[in-house]
Amino acid sequence: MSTFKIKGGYQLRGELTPQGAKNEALQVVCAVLLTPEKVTLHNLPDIRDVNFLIDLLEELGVKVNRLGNGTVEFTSDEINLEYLQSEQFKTRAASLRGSVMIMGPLLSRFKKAYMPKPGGDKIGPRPLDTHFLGFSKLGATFSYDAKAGFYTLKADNLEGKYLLLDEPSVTGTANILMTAVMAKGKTTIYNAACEPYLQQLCLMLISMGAKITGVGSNLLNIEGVTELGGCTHTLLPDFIEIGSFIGLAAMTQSEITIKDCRIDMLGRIPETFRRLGIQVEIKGDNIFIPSQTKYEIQRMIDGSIPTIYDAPWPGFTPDLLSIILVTAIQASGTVLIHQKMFDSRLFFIDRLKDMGAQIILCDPHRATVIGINREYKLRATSMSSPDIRAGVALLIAALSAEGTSTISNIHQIDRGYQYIDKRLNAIGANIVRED
Ligand SMILES: CC(=O)N[C@H]1[C@@H](OP(=O)(O)OP(=O)(O)OC[C@H]2O[C@@H](n3ccc(=O)[nH]c3=O)[C@H](O)[C@@H]2O)O[C@H](CO)[C@@H](O)[C@@H]1O
Ligand SMILES: C=C(OP(=O)(O)O)C(=O)O
Repeated sequence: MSTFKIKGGYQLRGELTPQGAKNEALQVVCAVLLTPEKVTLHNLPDIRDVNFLIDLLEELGVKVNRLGNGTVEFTSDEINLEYLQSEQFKTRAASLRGSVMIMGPLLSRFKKAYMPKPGGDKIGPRPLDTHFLGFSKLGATFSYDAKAGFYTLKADNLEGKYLLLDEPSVTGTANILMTAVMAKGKTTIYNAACEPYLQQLCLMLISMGAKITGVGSNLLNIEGVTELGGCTHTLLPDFIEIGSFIGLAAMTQSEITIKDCRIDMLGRIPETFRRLGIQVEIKGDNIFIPSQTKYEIQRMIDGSIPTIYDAPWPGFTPDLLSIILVTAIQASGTVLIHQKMFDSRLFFIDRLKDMGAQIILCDPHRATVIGINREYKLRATSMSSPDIRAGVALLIAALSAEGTSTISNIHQIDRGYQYIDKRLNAIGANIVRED
């Protein structure tokens, strides 16, 4: 199992360019199944989850042409649906969350789909009910073999309907949208998720010939078409990585310029880091974080302790709460972090407490961070990465700590961050990967 050995305490200085967005990549790679024509994707991140998904598509019969530098061509003109019954498929699909989004395109184009229970971060229950309720409303029938943990979907006729989703699930909305684009007639999806990932998926589908209005809102209207064609699509920079770099810069007193951020798509992210007192300077499309000795958590207008919590977009993304939490450790002041969506995403804070952080876990969803205001540095320790974002939060803690820390299970970090050790070492970090 690979580990990172991190010698902490260095200030970093330089430029970082964010990778293409992981969660958008998982959506748009699945969308290539909607057409037999060629689809070219630019700015795909070279990360474990995305590469696993591309391998899965290749095994399914998709012709994949990796042109380098994040550009990949896909042609889905000879799909082997029998692969979906194989053990190889079950193992592959069960290794990541994003694989669930092949169901919508398969149903749409081939009228059937199969899926084992997907993998992804173990951060609490991750129900798929929104997906299946949506498929059913559009005319599909499904069965679930609880013993094998395997879903089977069939649909002779898919017909547009009015859908009010039980929750604005990100992957659920993507799946239902990709089913509806070729269903007969009009579909309305209300309470749709509207993260930039979905906005981008909508734009890609429109460029393939889909008829969608309401992009960017929680009310999508889709007029079904009979077929979709090829397209070229460029992914957004990964805003979770951008947020991670802001937190990293603040914790390590580093001066970092984050290049080409698509500021217009960052929602509340810059403002939420500013709430911790961090200077986040927007310079054109770059973000400049100056080296800051101190940063002070902004209280509420009445002087009370602020709460930072997650919510569906345009609320603050749950995927950055672990980063906000670790960044608050060296702030002055107190903040309550409330992770509303996931049941077990905060337990990694025990490791931060071992390092000297002042944090009280109030319950599985809430933690109070009492900033130590650089009175002392965190102590190095050995830890294991439980999920992608906690893994990077631990990496940030280790980079700010005195001494050499070890993080094992770093394939969790590799699922979502491209060559993170090399990129940070290039601006002054000291991270050694041991395989
Ligand atoms: C591959 C991918 O794209 N993964 C992302 C996607 O996962 P994913 O699409 O799996 O997450 P969902 O949006 O379905 O929901 C995540 C969790 O939040 C709960 N929930 C959701 C909406 C809501 O209003 N209230 C609520 O409590 C759900 O019950 C579920 O437990 O979206 C999550 C939420 O942004 C992100 O953390 C994941 O990184
Ligand atoms: C939770 C995440 O990923 P996944 O849904 O792929 O497990 C994430 O990207 O933070």
